[in-house]
Amino acid sequence: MKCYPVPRENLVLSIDNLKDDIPEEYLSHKECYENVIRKGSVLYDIFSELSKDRKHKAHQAPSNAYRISDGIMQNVNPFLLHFALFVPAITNQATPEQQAEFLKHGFGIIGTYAQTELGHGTFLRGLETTATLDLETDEFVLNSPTLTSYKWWPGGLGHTANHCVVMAQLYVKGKCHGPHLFFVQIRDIETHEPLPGLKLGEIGAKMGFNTADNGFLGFHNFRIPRNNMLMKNSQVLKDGTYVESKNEKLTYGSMVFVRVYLLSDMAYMLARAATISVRYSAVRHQSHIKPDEPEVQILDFVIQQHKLFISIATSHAFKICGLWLWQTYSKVMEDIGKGSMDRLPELHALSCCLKTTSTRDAGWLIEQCRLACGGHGYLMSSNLPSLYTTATAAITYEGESTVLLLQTARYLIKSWKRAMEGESLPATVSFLSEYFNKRYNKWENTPKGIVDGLKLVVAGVTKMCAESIQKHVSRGQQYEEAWNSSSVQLIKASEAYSRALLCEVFWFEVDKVSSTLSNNLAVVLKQLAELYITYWALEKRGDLLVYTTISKDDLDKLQERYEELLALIRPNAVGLVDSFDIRDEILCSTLGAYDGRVYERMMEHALKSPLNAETVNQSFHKYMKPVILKHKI
Ligand SMILES: CCCCC/C=C\C/C=C\C/C=C\C/C=C\CCCC(=O)SCCNC(=O)CCNC(=O)[C@H](O)C(C)(C)COP(=O)(O)OP(=O)(O)OC[C@H]1O[C@@H](n2cnc3c(N)ncnc32)[C@H](O)[C@@H]1OP(=O)(O)O
Ligand SMILES: Cc1cc2nc3c(=O)[nH]c(=O)nc-3n(C[C@H](O)[C@H](O)[C@H](O)COP(=O)(O)OP(=O)(O)OC[C@H]3O[C@@H](n4cnc5c(N)ncnc54)[C@H](O)[C@@H]3O)c2cc1C
Repeated sequence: MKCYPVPRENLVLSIDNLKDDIPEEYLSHKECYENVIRKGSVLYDIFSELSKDRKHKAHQAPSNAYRISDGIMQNVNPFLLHFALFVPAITNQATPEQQAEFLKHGFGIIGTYAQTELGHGTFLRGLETTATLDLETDEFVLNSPTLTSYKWWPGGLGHTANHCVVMAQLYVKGKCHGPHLFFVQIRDIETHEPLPGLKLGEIGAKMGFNTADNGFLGFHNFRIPRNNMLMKNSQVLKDGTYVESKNEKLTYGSMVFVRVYLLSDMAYMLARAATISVRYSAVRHQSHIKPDEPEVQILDFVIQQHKLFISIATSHAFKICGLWLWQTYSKVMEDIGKGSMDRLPELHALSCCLKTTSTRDAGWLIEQCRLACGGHGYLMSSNLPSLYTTATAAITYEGESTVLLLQTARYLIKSWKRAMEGESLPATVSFLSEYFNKRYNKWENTPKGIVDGLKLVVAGVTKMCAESIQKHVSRGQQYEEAWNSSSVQLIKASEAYSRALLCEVFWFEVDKVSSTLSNNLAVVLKQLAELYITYWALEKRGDLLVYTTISKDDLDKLQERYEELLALIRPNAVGLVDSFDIRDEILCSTLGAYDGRVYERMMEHALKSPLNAETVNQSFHKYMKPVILKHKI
């Protein structure tokens, strides 16, 4: 076995045929895909070797290990779904024997997670793909009965994967048992040809993610062994007996894994955007502050600091909360392994709202970083446009944001009702029980005071939702209708909950570790945490005025403190993004390179445009010249 020296970054980045002669943005859709498969296969080979001595762990904590691919495949790695969902679905949903069987080829197979269909993405109970047990042959027969039942969107499905985990409606003896997962080979390992009975292809160009190879898949009487249903949670026995799962939602467990993961993922996306835009803002001189002095670094404009420092702070907030959420996830998975499902609803609710807030915030903050770089931020060579289109896809995939926030709202309303009945609540929602006692507490202009205030907003809005639902029901609506009528407020309750969680976890985790840090580091981290909390207190001042005793004077003082924090962070701003320690080869940005040679890099990159290969493009002679000459007076 070849032994690769570590660290992986040096190894990977030293491989010549992983570099592009022509920037990706100048390749065709097809060339882009072929190029990314070329590079991805080299990486796949390296990681396969490196991972040989490591068993597939059911759940790997968020790490930056797979981040090297972001530099090599600036768009998206078509093998990502293999690691992000295919393997976790098998390790999370298959029996140990099935895992041994399905994963025996290790990296010899490439998989994806095929759940979404042309007609259904959110409403999983409405999925149309069927898996019908054939008792005689001990097989399942997979079918796509309608066009809308075609699997549509799974990453890597078009041309990359040769296996997938398929979510299909399970039918046994004429009875439907709802969505279940199945291990399915879709291409021949040797020839890569689609297997008979399948229709496979790629879904076409997208706003971004164009190397993810999102595909479609239709089944026509496609047979798989009965044992290919992932049977850790529910089983179908040889005689057709269906054994129910202890909780049917365990089937949805792989989605929870990725939602939890995405918080850390967004921390990293934001770290890259912040590094690019802050470094550029330190290099770019434009305009004056004092008329009689030279043009200033645009980073000296306080409004530029206001645009950018929140991204530095948010990246840390997501990283710290991502680790906190990962610990919760690991604990709940451990409990489930011991047969206790008690905390699954709480984990689902937390992962839904935190995935939504982190992906939405990453989207608009990356866009804010781009806009803060002026025209040069609009260049593909800045890498900010690609970061934006990649990050914003996550607002939709793995659970569309509106839908997930409504799931969290379900949990908040249930928790509110339990609180009103005097029941004890999990720590993450116990503040709901204290609402009436704390509603009129004197406002404190401290990070803890703000966190308490944001929690009062959550409780107040949740109370308002519960009352709204009750009002609609009393006017004759069914509960589900009343829920729909109140959904604007329900979304607000979940958003407020997510923000309060992020502020609380960020502040208290930083506060907890600060005594273990060097004084300077503790001071700067606390400044970032306080900036984050104060920023959101000011953004949510309306809600705080309604649900807490905060005064105009308190808000004025918060605004003053916020501007003080910007000034305190300014001297460390470049150091803070340098500490994200993202190498140029992974940052892939003419504006954000460590050496600050922005203009030289921009020109070097521009000259790589195929259009600059000649001084006069052939279109002049073919098209323009005849018209110019014809109309020449
Ligand atoms: C080298 C290692 C690398 C590892 C890298 C890892 C990650 C990398 C990071 C980022 C990149 C990752 C991936 C790459 C890019 C793209 C991947 C995208 C993949 C996909 O895009 S993949 C498809 C995702 N597609 C969805 O996300 C569908 C959303 N739609 C649903 O999720 C459901 O459809 C729902 C919930 C809307 C309605 O479902 P429903 O109608 O059946 O339920 P309903 O509302 O009626 O009831 C609700 C009751 O179910 C409980 N409940 C529901 N869901 C639960 C769950 N998950 N867990 C536990 N409990 C759950 C509730 O708590 C409640 O409980 P209660 O009743 O007690 O309130
Ligand atoms: C880049 C990308 C990669 C993807 N990769 C994969 C993959 O690898 N595997 C896979 O299986 N899927 C994948 N998906 C699909 C993704 O999971 C779905 O797009 C997502 O779940 C949303 O479903 P939908 O697109 O059908 O939208 P719909 O469910 O049709 O929702 C459309 C809109 O309707 C509204 N809506 C829907 N339901 C409700 C409700 N109950 N209450 C209120 N409003 C509602 C929402 O506003 C929503 O935005 C990917 C998608 C993208 C964009």
